[in-house]
Amino acid sequence: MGSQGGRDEEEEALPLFQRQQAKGRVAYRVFASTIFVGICLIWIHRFLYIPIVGEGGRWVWVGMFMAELCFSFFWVCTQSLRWNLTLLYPFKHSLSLRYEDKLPGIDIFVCTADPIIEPPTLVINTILSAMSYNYPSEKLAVYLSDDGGSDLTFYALLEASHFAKYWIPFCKKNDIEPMSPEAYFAHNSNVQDITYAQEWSVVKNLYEEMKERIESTMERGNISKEIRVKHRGFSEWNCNVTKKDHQSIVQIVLDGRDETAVDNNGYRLPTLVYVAREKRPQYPHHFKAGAMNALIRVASEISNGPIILNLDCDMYVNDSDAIREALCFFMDEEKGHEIAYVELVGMCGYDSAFYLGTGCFHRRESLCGKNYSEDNKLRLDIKDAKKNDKRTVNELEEASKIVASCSYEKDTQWGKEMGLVYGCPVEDNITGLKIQCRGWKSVYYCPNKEAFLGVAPNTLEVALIQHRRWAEGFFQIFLSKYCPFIYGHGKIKLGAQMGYCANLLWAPMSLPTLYYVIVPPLCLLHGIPLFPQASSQWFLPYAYVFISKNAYSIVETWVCGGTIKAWWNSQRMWVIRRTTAYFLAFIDTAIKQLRLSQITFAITPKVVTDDVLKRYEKEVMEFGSSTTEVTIIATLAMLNLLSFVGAIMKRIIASEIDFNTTEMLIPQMGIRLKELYAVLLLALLSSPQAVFGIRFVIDREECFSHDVKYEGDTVHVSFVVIKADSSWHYTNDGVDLVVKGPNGDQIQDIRDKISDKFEFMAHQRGVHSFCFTNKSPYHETIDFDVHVGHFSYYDEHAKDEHFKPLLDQIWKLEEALYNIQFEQHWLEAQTERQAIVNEAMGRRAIHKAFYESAALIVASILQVYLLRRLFERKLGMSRV
Ligand SMILES: O=c1ccn([C@@H]2O[C@H](COP(=O)(O)OP(=O)(O)O[C@H]3O[C@H](CO)[C@@H](O)[C@H](O)[C@H]3O)[C@@H](O)[C@H]2O)c(=O)[nH]1
Ligand SMILES: [Mn+2]
Repeated sequence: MGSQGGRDEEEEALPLFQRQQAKGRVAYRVFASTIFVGICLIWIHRFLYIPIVGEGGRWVWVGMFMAELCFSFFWVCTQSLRWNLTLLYPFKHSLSLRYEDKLPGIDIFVCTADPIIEPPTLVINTILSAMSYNYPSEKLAVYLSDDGGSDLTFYALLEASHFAKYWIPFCKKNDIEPMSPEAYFAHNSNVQDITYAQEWSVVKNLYEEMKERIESTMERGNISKEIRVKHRGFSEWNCNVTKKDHQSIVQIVLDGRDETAVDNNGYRLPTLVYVAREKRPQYPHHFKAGAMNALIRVASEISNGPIILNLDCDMYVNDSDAIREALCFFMDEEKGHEIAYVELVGMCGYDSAFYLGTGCFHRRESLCGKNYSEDNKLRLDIKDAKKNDKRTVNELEEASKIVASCSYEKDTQWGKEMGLVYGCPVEDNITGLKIQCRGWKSVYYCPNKEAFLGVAPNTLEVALIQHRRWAEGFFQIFLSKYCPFIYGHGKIKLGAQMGYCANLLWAPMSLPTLYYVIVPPLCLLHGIPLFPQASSQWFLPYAYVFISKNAYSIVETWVCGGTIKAWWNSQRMWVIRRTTAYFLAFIDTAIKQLRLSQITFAITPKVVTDDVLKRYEKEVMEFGSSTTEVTIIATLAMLNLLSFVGAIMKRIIASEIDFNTTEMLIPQMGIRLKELYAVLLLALLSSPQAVFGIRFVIDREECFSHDVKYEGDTVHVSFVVIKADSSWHYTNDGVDLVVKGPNGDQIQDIRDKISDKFEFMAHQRGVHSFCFTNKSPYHETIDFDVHVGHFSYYDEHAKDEHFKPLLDQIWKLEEALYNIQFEQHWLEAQTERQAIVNEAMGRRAIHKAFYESAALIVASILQVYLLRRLFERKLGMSRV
């Protein structure tokens, strides 16, 4: 007995969770510092090398400098998330040992807003998963807030309350995870274990039948008489209940206090409550924040659990122990009393986690606006708060209806200092910030197994809409009095303030990003240098920052279990989001801010309309705005592609020896930069003489001469007879061509051809002659081309063993390129001949324009199609 007591005492002394610095923190700090040095060098380079007044590209350069300053500031902000990485380890066994019979009550809030957009089957899956936690059922209370005020949702909840009697014991007995029946049966279609195979199929059938009933009711669109009479709750829908105009409806579907409310195994059931807060057109309802605040008050009447978990209806519980793990933080004797909320995703540092709206455990008192204070070391209210409540279900419902009414919040602090904050599209983030600034701490805990899973947007459109709303809300916060640098100054750590800003600045960061994706390609096309040459030492910081930052993010993705492809996709999404959703959010916010400054402080109706549209006319809205977004993406992609191709073509054709602008392509190749630079420069220097092309009219005979400067050069020749004198008199007569060398020796003799193309090697340097003879009675127009391929550097320095193989390759490449160019000219001439034969000149011009634009459109469509395909791929159930 004695030793037992001793062990208990020892156990008592251990904390419920442990905090540990992430491994490699020092290494990361060193690494991040080197990047910072690189960034500083880039600034210095930008500053020292600003083109002087009058020189081209001065303002473009200054713009690059500004964009890079923004990126740098943002990068510094994001460092706060990694600089101080701390990992948390909860000890749920210690929690059981110490507190199993004194566990606090947990209130779980599930929000839904519309039975069409958020189908009742989805909602009840969330509800059922929340009811099946590995936690004493009589201490769980699940509340459904139905902002749609729909009897269809209420009906589904009733069905769920019956099915729960089978589902909960099935989950608990067999350790079923995830606890959403839909997700579970979807992923476990074939059960091997014979012991529970029978039970499995019974439960599955019950689920399918229930789903079928709910879905057929949904199709009918109303509740049949037979169903109506089964529950008194339906009487609430007797009078005129519409989504935006109805009294408060509170129905306790399962009463956890009732000892006769048991599941199929005779165990108590959790409390289950349906809440539709009162809605009247003349009262703003404040969306989810309003719903949450009504729930906080209703729950305080019924179960009053000291811990609140909020789940959106598009999520479900994946880890049945998540409540226990969260409680380890709240109930730790040493530190627990400081913690306001526990977020189950993300990384920790600076005692601060962002409240992300869903999947977050809150301490009721901090959510209700209570300040943290060291001296009233509030422990969790461990005794059952509602044990002595002898009110009947009816009385509880009536009391709840009063606190869920529209007028209840009038002249109170709800939405300001109490509950979730009103007036911001990201109510969660700002609420979290306010709680932290009242002195509370918050933690991120990222369990190995995801605590919740959900339906994340699985199309580009929806993802961009969501990010646009977030980015707009974030930027609003940044511009308001709640800007973390001001509001949080002296209240939360600087690292936490910076961490907040890494999110809040999404929208404005779209501007430097757009600058960076638009201006450099244009400069590349126009040959304006923006980056140092690879041979310059200034090139190093650019290359280092670029390579090391990307390498790090690949490693980070990999460590977190992602693939290279996932990383690559996230990079693409990053650009897409920043140039579309965030940019549009920036514009939206700017417009709103300007209006706000005139109308004083009020929620502009625009906010309401916007959100109402988003929620209720989702399809239409999404299609409309996504088109804008896809157009932006396609335009940017085309701009980049065309500039890139254009610049390369220009360089090859014009053989300009201006190497600066191609520099920016090199880091991507990332190998032997200096060498590559030298070799490419050689390639450009060693361009052959320009193509000699001429179009002439021939009567009888016409001769040309061309000087070949080096022995052994290859001479390329082509000609096409474009047209006879009169287009109505078209003949198939060809021409003769005789080529002679400097000594008069015949090199080529071509007879009666309308077009030809050949090459020969000059055995002697000197003037070669090309003589055409026209034997037809008409004048003919001939397109004639000659070019000589020669590589001067190759001759002189061919001994340089190091370059030789590379030069060989380049020579071949050049040759191929010239052949293509040559071919093109020839083809053009051919086409022209054909065109003249068939059509009048005007028609042809139209056709040409038509083909050109068709090609452009096809390219754009392809681009859009590829982008869409990438995102339309169903991601299925993944983290929200
Ligand atoms: O008038 C409303 C509008 C929405 N909701 C609910 O709010 C939740 C979130 O809406 P959703 O459309 O899923 O938005 P998300 O972008 O996925 O939500 C994220 O971002 C929101 C802030 O923009 C947070 O409120 C959410 O908790 C967070 O999950 C859903 O359960 C809705 O049913 C209401 O209860 N009433
Ligand atoms: Mn959602």
